[in-house]
Amino acid sequence: MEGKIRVGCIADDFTGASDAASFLRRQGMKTVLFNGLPEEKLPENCDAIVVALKSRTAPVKEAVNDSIQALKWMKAQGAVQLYIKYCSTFDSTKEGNIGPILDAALETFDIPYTLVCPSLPVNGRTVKEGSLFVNGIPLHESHMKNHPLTPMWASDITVLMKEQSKYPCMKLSIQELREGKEAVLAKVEKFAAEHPRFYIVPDYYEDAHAELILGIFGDLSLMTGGSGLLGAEAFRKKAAGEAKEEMTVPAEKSLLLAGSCSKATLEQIDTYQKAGGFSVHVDPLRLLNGEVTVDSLWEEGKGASKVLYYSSDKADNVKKVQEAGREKVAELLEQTMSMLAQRAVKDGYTQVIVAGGETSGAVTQGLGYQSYLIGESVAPGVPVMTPAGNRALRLVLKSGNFGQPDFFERAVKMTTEGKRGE
Ligand SMILES: Nc1ncnc2c1ncn2[C@@H]1O[C@H](COP(=O)(O)OP(=O)(O)OP(=O)(O)O)[C@@H](O)[C@H]1O
Ligand SMILES: O=C(O)[C@@H](O)C(=O)CO
Repeated sequence: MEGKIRVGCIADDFTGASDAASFLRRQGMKTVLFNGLPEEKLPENCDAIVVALKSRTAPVKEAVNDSIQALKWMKAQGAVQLYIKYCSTFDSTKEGNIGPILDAALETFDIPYTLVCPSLPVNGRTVKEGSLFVNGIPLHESHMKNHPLTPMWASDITVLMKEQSKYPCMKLSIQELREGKEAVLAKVEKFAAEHPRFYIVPDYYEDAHAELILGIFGDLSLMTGGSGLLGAEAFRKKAAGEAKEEMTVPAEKSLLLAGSCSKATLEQIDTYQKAGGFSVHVDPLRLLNGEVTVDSLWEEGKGASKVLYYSSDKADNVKKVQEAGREKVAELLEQTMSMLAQRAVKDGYTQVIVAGGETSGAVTQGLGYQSYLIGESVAPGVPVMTPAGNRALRLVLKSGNFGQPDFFERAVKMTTEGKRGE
């Protein structure tokens, strides 16, 4: 395969990017993650690049512009294959941003079709008969129906896409995929005769299904989805070497931040607290009325060698708090977490571990590092990362619903003692 960079991937938020990067790294590719469109030069011998955008909840036009600009930049760097990574729970609204970004990519690169494949079976996200399930529950009946920013209204991907995209979807069942490349491509051609641009939604509910999909569509110049395809065995053939960076540092102080209100994060906080971990509650109402501030929160946790700050709460409480203005509350909490992280790094903390995509985005923006080298994973899709600008720091950024119940403990251990988490 020609070209130096095997895969150029954009992701719609930071943890989505680190998720994709962790799987590329596990395929043996030296992977660098950029926070936003890079201004730096590409490091030597890098096999995969991932650009983290903030396009999941940005205004549609901005999200589309940022995505297309980043994809064009990757192509200009010689990326052989482009990948648009969105959330495995298809986080979007009826306006976008998944549909408009994919439509614009097809148009910009003049591509007739690509895959829409959010599956990530290792984390319980599966697609069957074109519908997305979270641990066996249809997406719109899962916790995602209560998501603070992108509450999901349907599970059928064609229905989800119909609202936000100009182009139709064609479903492919496992039986159809099993008919083999020739038969499948004949069906695709038939569909193409009536639709100049469209999407293919393949079923993918067991790990082995990735091989079927990649066997037929693995060389498309553009693919889109969660990170399930990136982690598949059939993707490994693209790897150029064996990346083996060690990502441990002598134990110093660890800062843990949780802004995610997902079921998994709530359980992880509970497990951490039950094991005696020290934590400080970041109460949005008290922050709003000025009873607590970043300064007072910092003072509360400062002395501890390991402290968890969390605002995470159950859906009913989140709804009540959001009466003060959803965006306003989200912004205030995200900025608070970001400022706590900045203080910690200044104060010599060597581990920063964050739960929640938007929260992680705010934290990384606040820390201001432009690129990260990707190391081993604490859990599937959650790698240890080292900023190019601060080799002593280890960051672990977790998408809301990822990770085992004892995730926080594992992340601290792995970044300080070098234990593998998976
Ligand atoms: N108690 C709370 N009340 C209202 N909003 C909250 C509360 N705690 C956190 N939030 C906000 O909810 C949002 C959670 O989004 P975030 O992306 O961080 O987590 P997530 O959606 O679970 O993760 P992911 O996007 O990776 O699935 C953030 O904007 C956060 O500030
Ligand atoms: O795909 C996922 O589930 C995650 O990488 C993510 O994007 C959640 O923010």
